Amino acid sequence: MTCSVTGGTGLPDVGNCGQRFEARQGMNAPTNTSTDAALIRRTLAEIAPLADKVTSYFYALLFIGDPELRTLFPAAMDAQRDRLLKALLTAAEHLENTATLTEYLRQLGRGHRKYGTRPEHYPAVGEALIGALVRYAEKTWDEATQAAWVRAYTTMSQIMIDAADEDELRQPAWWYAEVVSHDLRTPDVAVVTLRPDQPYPFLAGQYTTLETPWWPRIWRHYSLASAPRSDGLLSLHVKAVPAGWVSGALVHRARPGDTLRLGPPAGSMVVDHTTDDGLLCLGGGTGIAPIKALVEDVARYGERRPVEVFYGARSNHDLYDIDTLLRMQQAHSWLSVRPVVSEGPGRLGGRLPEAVREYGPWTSYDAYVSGPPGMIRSGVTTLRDIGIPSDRIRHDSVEELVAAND
Ligand SMILES: NC(=O)C1=CN([C@@H]2O[C@H](COP(=O)(O)OP(=O)(O)OC[C@H]3O[C@@H](n4cnc5c(N)ncnc54)[C@H](O)[C@@H]3O)[C@@H](O)[C@H]2O)C=CC1
Repeated sequence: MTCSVTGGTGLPDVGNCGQRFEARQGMNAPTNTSTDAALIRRTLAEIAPLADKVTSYFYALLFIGDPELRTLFPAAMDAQRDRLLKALLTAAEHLENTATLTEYLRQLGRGHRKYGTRPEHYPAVGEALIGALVRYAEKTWDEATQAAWVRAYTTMSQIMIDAADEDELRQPAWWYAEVVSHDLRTPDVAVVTLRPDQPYPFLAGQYTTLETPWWPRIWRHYSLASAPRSDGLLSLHVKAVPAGWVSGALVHRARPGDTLRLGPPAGSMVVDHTTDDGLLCLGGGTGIAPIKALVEDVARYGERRPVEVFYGARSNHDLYDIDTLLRMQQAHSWLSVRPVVSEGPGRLGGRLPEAVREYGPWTSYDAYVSGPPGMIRSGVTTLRDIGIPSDRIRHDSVEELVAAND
């Protein structure tokens, strides 16, 4: 397939390919999802080795096509510039997994409200997406492939638009939150307590998205470190990582009185209160934050389910929240807390997942894993190995964590 090329920019004008996106078009067009999915996978396979080029070209098309959209993105795009395209490609890859895809897109749509995304922006994104694919999937691109992508994008964007519309009736696009306390626990870990300007509805174990005044439009994920509290305060555990703009500012610059912005809560690492199975929790480093929230949640429900927490850190010194957890253990007979230190002497040595193997059996437990991406990956592998089925292992998306890790 050939597309006309606009004179000035040298970029293909996908509008002349006969496929312009209208926000609400195409929903009722006849589709064959598995044929579309096969065509889409073929495109993805072709562009995979060219990801960087596709990304740069996609954003060039987007911002040239609609310069107003540039203001919705951070001034410096390096850190997160490929997140939008990546999310769209991930979604397209899972076209056949309807329930998971719909939930993913609904969350994406809700989450985009805080960026100021409006329904009329979606066609421009769709055109840039197709424009980038036309150029870099040239070997496999044909009319059927283009029609499949247009159908997929139209359906996906409509799910996002509908979810954002529904969310608008329920809650604000963002919350302002004032820093009310800032407690530096180690030279690079701070516990930050926030007071949102309106009630912030979330479940223990979920995370928030946060923007600081120092890095406008750069949003990062942080797990909430407590179950919902009667005074409405929220707390976060933040580790300043090397070259981490947002985490560095939160640990070294934020002070009581500063105002941050929060996006809506998200994440499915929450307690299933319909069972009384035990909880096996692995929290590595600041990954202990949501685990603490889960323990508080179980305590609040007055349940007597066994909760076994393995709290991993590099050294004893890095176990910055161990006192809180040991106090909780003293207060609750159903709770057991085991610190695992990977460097130097500790009660349990080695890496977190291996330490869990020494105990058990865990086959009747639901598992919760939170921490660095490498720990989550090896934790999930170990837990499956020792007989916990995948659908009973909960953790946040490793891709999101990798993207958020600064
Ligand atoms: N919901 C979540 O999953 C949350 C994740 N985090 C993430 O947790 C991380 C915390 O970082 P740090 O405190 O520097 O952790 P860290 O690097 O000090 O590691 C903490 C623990 O994880 C273990 N570990 C690290 N890499 C491992 C691997 N590849 N395999 C097995 N075990 C491994 C260590 O042995 C240690 O016990 C950050 O990446 C942050 O984004 C933080 C809060 C919530």
